[in-house]
Formats: sequence, C-alpha cells, structure tokens
Amino acid sequence: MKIIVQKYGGTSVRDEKSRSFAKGHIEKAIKEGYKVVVVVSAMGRKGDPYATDTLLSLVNGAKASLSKREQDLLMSVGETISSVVFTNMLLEHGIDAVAYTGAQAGFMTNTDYSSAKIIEMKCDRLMKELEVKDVVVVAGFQGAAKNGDITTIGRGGSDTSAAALGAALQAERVDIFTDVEGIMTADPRIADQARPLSIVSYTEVCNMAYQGAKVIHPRAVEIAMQAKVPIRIRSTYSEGLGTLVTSMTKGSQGSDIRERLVTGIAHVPKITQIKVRAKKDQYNLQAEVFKAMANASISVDFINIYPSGVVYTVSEEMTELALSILAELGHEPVIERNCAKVSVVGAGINGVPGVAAKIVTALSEKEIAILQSADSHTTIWVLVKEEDLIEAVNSLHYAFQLHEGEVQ
Ligand SMILES: Nc1ncnc2c1ncn2[C@@H]1O[C@H](COP(=O)(O)OP(=O)(O)O)[C@@H](O)[C@H]1O
Ligand SMILES: N[C@@H](CC(=O)OP(=O)(O)O)C(=O)O
Repeated sequence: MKIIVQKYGGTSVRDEKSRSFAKGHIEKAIKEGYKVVVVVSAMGRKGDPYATDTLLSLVNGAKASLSKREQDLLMSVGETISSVVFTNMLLEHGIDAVAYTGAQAGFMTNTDYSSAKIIEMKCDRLMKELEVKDVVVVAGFQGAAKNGDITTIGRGGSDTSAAALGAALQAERVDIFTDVEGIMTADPRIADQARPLSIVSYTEVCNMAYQGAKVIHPRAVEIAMQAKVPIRIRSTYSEGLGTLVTSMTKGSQGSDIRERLVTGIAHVPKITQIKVRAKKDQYNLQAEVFKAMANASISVDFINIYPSGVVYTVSEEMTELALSILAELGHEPVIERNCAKVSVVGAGINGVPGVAAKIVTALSEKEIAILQSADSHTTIWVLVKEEDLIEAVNSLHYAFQLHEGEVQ
C-alpha cells in the first residue's frame, strides 16, 4: 500500500476556500494511487471560533485556574472539530474519508500534559481502515495517555503528529502544507527578499526551526530524520513542490544540496533581557538564580556569567514571574523588555573566519545595537531591540547574499 501523509496547518483549514485547496491536493494524491492520511490542526488563528488560542481564552489563557490536564482536554477539541469538518467536506465531494481522534489513530503519550511525549504509535486500526478508505483524517496535536486522559503534545505539534504517522506507517513522504511556498531564507513576513529553498537537509531545517522558523516544528524534523521519511514543506494554495527536506545530497529533482555557508536568518520576538548583579560577597549568585528559574519552570536563554553578575533572557510571558522570584531573593535586576533574538543559521559556518565580523559590520552599519551575542557550531545569535528586528533580519539577509540567485 502506497501511503502519503498530508498535514494542513491552522491557516490552511481556516475556511471553506482554504479547505477546498487542500481537497485538490488530496484528490491528486488519490489519483496517483496513494492512500492519504490527512493530519489537521485546529481551524484558524486566535479570534477564529475553534482555534487553539481562542479555546484557551475561554479559560483566561495562561492564567487559567484549570490544571494542565483540563487545559489539554479543552485544546484538543479544536483539532477534533477540525477533523470532523474536514471529513464532512471530503464526503460532500465524493471522497471516501473517515475522521479519527489522535487516540483512535494510535498516539500513545505520557502524562506531561500540554507537552506530552509520544511513547508509542498503535496504528493497527488506522492501517485496517486504509484498506477500505482512501482517506483517514486525523486530529493532530493530540494523543492519549495510558490512564485514558487526552493529552496535547506541545504548541505547533500537528507537524510532529504528521511526522510520527509518516514514520509509523512507513509513508513514502510527509507533506506539510502551509501558507508559504516552502522553507525560506527568512520569514517572508518580515524579510521582503526572502527566497524559498528547493532542497535542504534535515539538520539545516532543524536548526532553522529551533531558532524560531515557525514553518515546521523541530521535533517533526527529528522524527522524520530518524525514520528516513522525506518531508516536503509546500503551499496549500499552489501546485509548487516547495522545499524537499532529506538527508540525501542528491535530491529527487537531481539537484544537490550545495555546500551552503548560511541557510537562513531566523528570529524569535518578545524576549526580555535580565541583568542581575551579585550582592556584596555573594559567591552563589548563578546557582541561586538559575535554580530558582528552573524550579519555576522558566526557560532561560542567552546566559552570560561574569564574576560580578549574570545576564540572561526569558520570554515576555515569563517576565513577571521571573521578576517576582528575583525580588523575593532580594535582587533588583536591570530589565530590557521588547528584545528579539536574531540567528544566522548554517551548518557551513563552523570554523569559517569572518562570519561574526560580517554580522557585526552589517548591524553596525544600520546603527543596530547588539545587546548580547552567542555562538555554536551552526548558529550565531544576537539579541537586539524589537524595534530593530526587521532591519536586523533584512540587513543580515543581504549581507550573506541570501537574496541572490536560485537558492538550493
Ligand atoms: N524561514 C521561514 N520560511 C518560511 N516560513 C517561515 C519562516 N520563518 C517563519 N515562517 C513563518 O511560518 C509561517 C507558517 O507557519 P504557521 O503559521 O505555523 O503555519 P500553519 O498554519 O501552516 O501551521 C509562515 O506564514 C511564515 O510567516
Ligand atoms: N493547533 C495547535 C497545533 C498546531 O500544530 O497548529 P498549527 O499547525 O496551526 O501551527 C497549535 O496552535 O499549537
């Protein structure tokens, strides 16, 4: 049996018009002899009636009194509704389809509510269904724990659902349909010269995704890479083939993954920088601060440690909690709100001289202040003010000539 997994994100199932574009891709796959496993996200974005953030806003969002267990129950409904609405649309057009929740499709998870890990895929029922149906529409982002509780697997998790199904069903490919033409050299919403990449390695995409390129979830890439299932990221609204993500250096289109210095520029907005000075004769500042942050489940980034203090960043939504903890510990930190992290990502930058110099030159030419920087073998990060974000991304995009030529 030839199986293909097609994932449609919230923007691609938001209304009838979008869903009818999706139907076109499904019909084409059926004609080509595939059984199609469709994974859907909740319909639309915040404000749309059944979107994940709209459902969360019913219980006061992040400040909900409900436990994460109940929040999962609420959020999962968005994908369940979406799968049924989508199946109805397919049936209306004569396509033999059936809707499955995540649990019915075989997603067994642990009980880390709101970011549950998939521990097993039990897809026997789904496989049997595919023997008689052309399409099974699966609610993404959700599963069930052994105790029967409904769980969700982390925001943006429908990509991961699609990759897990691709791996478990040994699908020929996982197509992630979205509202852009593929993975681009930067977020096209802020970089007007961003260009689509036709073929990229799992590692390159994973790095881009970890640094904030929202177009695919990094966990999905890791699962597909382990199972050696190719992914395509492509537009719901066109016939374009988008970006092929593969480990092969020779793509199915015959094009090589070129030795690229830089794959792209990624960014994460809404970050707060926190500077804490050590109190007189205090030697345990780092341990004290970071232990306290960890105990409150606050994820910290951009950590710099000096003898006289520490500097680090937290997300905007965690800022107040972090500040109240520091106040309890008797610290008076210096805060820089409204910052953004900009990353120059590329497996090729490892050991290449001049990359950091190019970044600093490009930003200083635009008089953009670098508040902090850090680097790894694949990425150089800079922290800038959010008001400089667009100019920073565009000038780095230009400095690394990502706007030029056919990008592969
Ligand atoms: N490097 C990138 N390439 C393509 N899109 C990107 C990139 N970085 C960020 N994006 C953003 O990701 C968005 C698609 O992701 P998302 O909104 O989660 O879609 P979906 O509804 O399909 O899940 C695009 O509209 C684009 O603005
Ligand atoms: N609806 C969930 C899961 C998801 O993956 O959505 P999308 O594919 O629209 O990013 C969320 O908003 O997190």
